[in-house]
Amino acid sequence: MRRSATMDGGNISNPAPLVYIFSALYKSSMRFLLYHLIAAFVLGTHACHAFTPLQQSARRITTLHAMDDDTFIMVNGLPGPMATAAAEACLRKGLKLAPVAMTGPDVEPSTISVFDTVTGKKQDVKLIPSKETEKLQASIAGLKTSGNLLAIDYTHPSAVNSNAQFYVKEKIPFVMGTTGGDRDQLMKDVQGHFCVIAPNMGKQIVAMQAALEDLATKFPGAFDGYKLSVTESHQKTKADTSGTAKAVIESIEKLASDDNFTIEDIKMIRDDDEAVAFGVPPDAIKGHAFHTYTLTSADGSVSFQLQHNVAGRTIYAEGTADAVKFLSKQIHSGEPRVFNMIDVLEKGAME
Ligand SMILES: NC(=O)C1=CN([C@@H]2O[C@H](COP(=O)(O)OP(=O)(O)OC[C@H]3O[C@@H](n4cnc5c(N)ncnc54)[C@H](OP(=O)(O)O)[C@@H]3O)[C@@H](O)[C@H]2O)C=CC1
Ligand SMILES: O=C(O)C1=N[C@H](C(=O)O)C[C@H](O)C1
Repeated sequence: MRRSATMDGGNISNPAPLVYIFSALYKSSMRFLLYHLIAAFVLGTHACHAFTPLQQSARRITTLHAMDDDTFIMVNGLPGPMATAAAEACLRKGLKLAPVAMTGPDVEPSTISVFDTVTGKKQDVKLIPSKETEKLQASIAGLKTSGNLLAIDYTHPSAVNSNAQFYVKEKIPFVMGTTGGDRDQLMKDVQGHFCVIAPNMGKQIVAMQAALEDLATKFPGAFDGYKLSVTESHQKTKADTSGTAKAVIESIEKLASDDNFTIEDIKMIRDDDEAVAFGVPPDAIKGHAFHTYTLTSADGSVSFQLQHNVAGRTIYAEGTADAVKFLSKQIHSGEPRVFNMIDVLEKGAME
């Protein structure tokens, strides 16, 4: 199915609610249940209005260090929903889009308009199928010589490795948000190249991932013996298992080595009715990422749950534009290297 640049993109009227809850359930011999909330940070609710934070973000850019006038961002994966949301966020945050982008291998070449409703900014982008390598090279040659060209990749798991190889070959710094592919090969291929690679660009989710890593470093094996179960729900067009879930599980496994758990044990929901039963708001069916991780003690008397539930795509799009700005600064001042989003967050580069 072909999509227009505005369909299913960043302007879903829902906000990006994120609930980050740790809870502990203790069962006493008197059959009384005592729910002990260890920590609950309610970071967003379904009652918020999407445009308020977006308008704030657009206003904030006026006070931020602007990027070079001759820096262009090539957003690959247009007119897909995540690439569209990221391109709109770039416009909102004062970045300039390259007038060309790589699209699906079988898409007819065409030109689309990216439009940010908050700032009213618009950019036409010519889409070139990824298999037309020479045409792509010719179309970016001018941009590379007249200034800086950076890429954002929100394409398809099957394109992760070949696209990364293309960026390295063409010496294009890039932010890779696309999940899946051969991740070990990806990391080998991009060593010594300026890039940010992460399965999740949402600031608060990245902070949660950093906190889990810290917890695992401070208290390794604190949950040993506990059994892990994971359920994630996404829009039914999603091609792969959640990359975020895979990354979060890596951290959880440092806290609770459940040898029996494999990535295949992640329960994936890709069915609309099941998603609603899992708590997804009906108006977020076409763009959501709900995750629940449960750790249960061997005798079943204690359980912990961690959730991060996102409706829409704005949270990732905003983080992606922040990552591009971060990378652009690194190019001017740092050594080429591979960053993740925790690096970006730790450097204070996420608004
Ligand atoms: N890091 C993060 O924070 C986030 C990551 N993601 C990830 O981003 C990726 C994209 O998500 P989403 O937009 O929902 O996916 P979709 O599959 O809905 O859209 C992907 C788009 O990329 C196009 N495409 C396919 N292959 C290529 C290629 N080789 N080169 C350029 N474009 C290509 C597709 O074209 P066609 O339709 O013709 O195949 C389509 O337009 C997924 O891997 C997802 O997991 C998503 C949200 C947040
Ligand atoms: O495909 C999506 O939508 C998302 N993909 C990323 C992932 O696989 O982790 C991030 C988020 O879950 C949304």
